[in-house]
Amino acid sequence: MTNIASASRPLNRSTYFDSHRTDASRGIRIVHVGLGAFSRAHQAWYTDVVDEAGEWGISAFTGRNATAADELAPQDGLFTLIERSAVGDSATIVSSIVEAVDGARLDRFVELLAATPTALVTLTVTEAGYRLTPTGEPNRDDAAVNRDIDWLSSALGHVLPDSFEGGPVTTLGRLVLGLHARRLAGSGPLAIVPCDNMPDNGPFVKSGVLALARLVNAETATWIADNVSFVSTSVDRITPKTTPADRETAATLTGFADRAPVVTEPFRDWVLSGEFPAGRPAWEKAGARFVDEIEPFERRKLWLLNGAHSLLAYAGRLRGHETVAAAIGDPMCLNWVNEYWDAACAHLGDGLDLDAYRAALLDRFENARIEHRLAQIGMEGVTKLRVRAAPIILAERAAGRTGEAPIRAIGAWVALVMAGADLPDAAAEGIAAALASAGDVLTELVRLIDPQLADDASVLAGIRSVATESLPTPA
Ligand SMILES: NC(=O)c1ccc[n+]([C@@H]2O[C@H](COP(=O)([O-])OP(=O)(O)OC[C@H]3O[C@@H](n4cnc5c(N)ncnc54)[C@H](O)[C@@H]3O)[C@@H](O)[C@H]2O)c1
Ligand SMILES: O=P(O)(O)OC[C@@H](O)[C@@H](O)[C@H](O)[C@H](O)CO
Repeated sequence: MTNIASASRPLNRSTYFDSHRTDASRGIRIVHVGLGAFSRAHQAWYTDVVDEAGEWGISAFTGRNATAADELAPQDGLFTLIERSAVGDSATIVSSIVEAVDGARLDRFVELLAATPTALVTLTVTEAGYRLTPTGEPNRDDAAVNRDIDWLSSALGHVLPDSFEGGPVTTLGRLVLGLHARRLAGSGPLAIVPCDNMPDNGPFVKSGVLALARLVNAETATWIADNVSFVSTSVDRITPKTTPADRETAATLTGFADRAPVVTEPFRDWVLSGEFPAGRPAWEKAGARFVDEIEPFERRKLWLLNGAHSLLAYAGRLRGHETVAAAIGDPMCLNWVNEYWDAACAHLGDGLDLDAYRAALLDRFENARIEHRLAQIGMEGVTKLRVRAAPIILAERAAGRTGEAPIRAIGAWVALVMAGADLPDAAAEGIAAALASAGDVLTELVRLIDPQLADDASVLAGIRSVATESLPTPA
């Protein structure tokens, strides 16, 4: 294997474009927040493929810390995308990100949101990163949300503040600040495009942004309601966390030393619904679909792919597995996944080609060359199970059935939580309070996911039976 330090050239615009093609020097028209692996394998790739005229450069901001910007800035935003199929790897260098910026750089963020050419803000900050309640309100139990509300309430006026010192740290707080600046600059409408795995993500984020804006500046809230389009999306491309070995693979495939390559599967899908008042790249040329009614696609993906992922993340982990491919290779887990899919499919409606979708999903899960770790998928269980498992259980109960298959996912999560497994979660305080409850701990844990489930004695009995019969593995 190539040693990247000694045998590869540095990766940046001058080394890459000298040897490959002319740099289109794209102007920035897209601001992205949440510079993680997925956004690079998905939105950055789609934009790169279709932007032949070099009109749609991306300024990508990190979400929580500067690491991704520190890695990508010396590479001028370039990175290697390794497509990993069951039989081999291929690599492309993606150049649509023209600057990678620390999310704390509010000056740059505000400047770009206020700039007329900026037409889109795309987001991949994780489901929990929106810091919203299940009904789409800013979570006032979250200290960072309250801090941002205080700062924005005092800072947003008829002119922009002189300094952003102590300014917002949350994604929606930063967005409201940027949109306020855009209103003051008179730069016109734009679209916000959340690309996280949440149902109805456009209206959900709209509700959170508007609620936050109303708390801090009524005129900006009205301007947002009139000028900002919130697009709903269903996004799909399995993209695990990058490993040190992936850097070696990138160097071997391209000859460039890339500090931050991304590995992804060949499959990709993007369904979008909503208006783009300031234009957009022709993503459909790379296969994106623009639809009027997104819900069926969204639910199919969230319930079948993400639901099965969460089931494997907890029940598979209890069986001692570490990756999706290992878990789906276990006949017991495979059977649980099929039962889960049967339950979900009963509520997904017609015309979605569910048999073919399930077969393709199995192939994707079985791709053992994609090392998708169950520990990564298992993070943020409260928010994820709320949208991936709870709706199927409720639909099954309404149809007069027990909901045993999706109940298994929550039961396995409860077993792991009660065994003290390492499961990072933004709801950690709520989980700790539930574990310390003088009442029934299991009921309180389930209540965090969905109060309706905690009020159903049959569901609780099902979850209890899974949780107590499971043999928790060590954390
Ligand atoms: N990885 C995938 O296969 C995949 C596929 C489809 C959709 N997604 C969506 O993309 C999201 C990100 O996935 P990823 O693989 O890029 O993860 P990642 O860990 O590589 O990146 C996550 C990004 O979100 C930011 N972030 C995390 N928590 C945050 C918070 N509380 N506030 C603000 N920013 C925060 C991080 O700083 C980082 O920029 C997922 O949560 C999911 O909703 C991922
Ligand atoms: O990315 P998360 O953390 O929301 O969920 C983990 C996986 O289920 C998810 O990343 C899938 O791999 C992805 O949604 C496939 O498109």
